[in-house]
Amino acid sequence: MSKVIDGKAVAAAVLEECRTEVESLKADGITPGLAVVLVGEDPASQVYVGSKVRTCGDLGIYSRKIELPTETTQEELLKVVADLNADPAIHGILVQSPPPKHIDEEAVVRALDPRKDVDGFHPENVAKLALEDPTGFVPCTPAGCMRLLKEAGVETSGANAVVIGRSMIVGKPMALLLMARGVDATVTVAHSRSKDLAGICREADILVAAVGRPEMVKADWVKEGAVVIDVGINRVDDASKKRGYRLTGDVAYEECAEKASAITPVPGGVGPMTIAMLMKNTLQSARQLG
Ligand SMILES: NC(=O)C1=CN([C@@H]2O[C@H](COP(=O)(O)OP(=O)(O)OC[C@H]3O[C@@H](n4cnc5c(N)ncnc54)[C@H](OP(=O)(O)O)[C@@H]3O)[C@@H](O)[C@H]2O)C=CC1
Ligand SMILES: Nc1nc(=O)c2c([nH]1)NC[C@@H]1CN(c3ccc(C(=O)N[C@@H](CCC(=O)O)C(=O)O)cc3)C=[N+]21
Repeated sequence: MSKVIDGKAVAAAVLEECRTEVESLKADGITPGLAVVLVGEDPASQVYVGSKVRTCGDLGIYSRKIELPTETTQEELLKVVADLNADPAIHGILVQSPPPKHIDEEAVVRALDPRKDVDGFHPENVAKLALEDPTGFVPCTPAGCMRLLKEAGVETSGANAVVIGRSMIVGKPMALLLMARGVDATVTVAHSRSKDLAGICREADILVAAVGRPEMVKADWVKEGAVVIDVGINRVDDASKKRGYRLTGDVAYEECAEKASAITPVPGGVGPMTIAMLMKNTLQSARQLG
């Protein structure tokens, strides 16, 4: 029997911590500010950007939504970033991923002031994560996964952790966080070239799926009593739904829940944590920049 790890509830608790910190910053004369830049019209991105801006409003964080047309040039986008870098009202800058194909995302990330890079994607923050330097920003999704493990009381020290996926946004930083001193898991990172993925996963005490393939992880990949964190957010066609699709994770939830000791649902698992950790990072930036 497994315990559902309620990401919505943990995210709400993180947001309450944020509310207190916003008040404390304001008492010190600092109003934290987040800029969210969206290039193009990807409908999923519009949903996420909307909920980030809404959450800022709820907490009293100043937010600026910058929506740019698909045909925006690299040069124009870099100018927007440079202006935000120089703007003292803005402590955090997020450029929603993925941008249109003609944009060089890596160049845009490098153009961010690393002190305002609340996604934690700039090379300076990647290095700080590897160095375990707490002045850097930890990418929001893996930071949210770590918080979920903590709240669920999961023992990480000496645990076998398997991360499926090696992206710079989720898989790789997740692996670094799990192997960090004080967390002390033994980490295996699997990806599309891994042999015997099912066998690798069966060794996991903690299994993190960040792939982007609906319900890829099956019950017979999960060790009895393992903790399963499902990062995947996949839209699958579903004519019975008003929107015409439903959200599903990378894990076949029902069957895996039978074997896991704890598991995150989709929606309501890692997704809400990503937004909550973004707020936390924005407040960290406001505190550091003053
Ligand atoms: N909940 C949240 O807040 C967030 C959710 N997501 C979701 O998480 C998922 C992963 O996102 P992201 O990391 O950005 O995705 P990427 O596409 O950047 O990375 C996917 C990773 O999965 C690996 N992979 C692909 N197919 C297989 C396979 N058949 N077997 C094993 N590994 C495979 C890839 O391997 P290789 O490197 O070899 O190509 C790659 O490392 C998506 O569903 C995304 O929507 C993402 C960000 C935030
Ligand atoms: N620069 C950048 N930073 C990001 O952090 C970033 C990004 N680009 N690009 C896309 C991914 C994805 N992502 C999610 C955020 C919230 C939910 C979320 O709130 N999900 C809800 C459901 C939302 C819905 O109904 O669609 C849930 O899982 O319960 C999901 C996914 C952030 N990302």
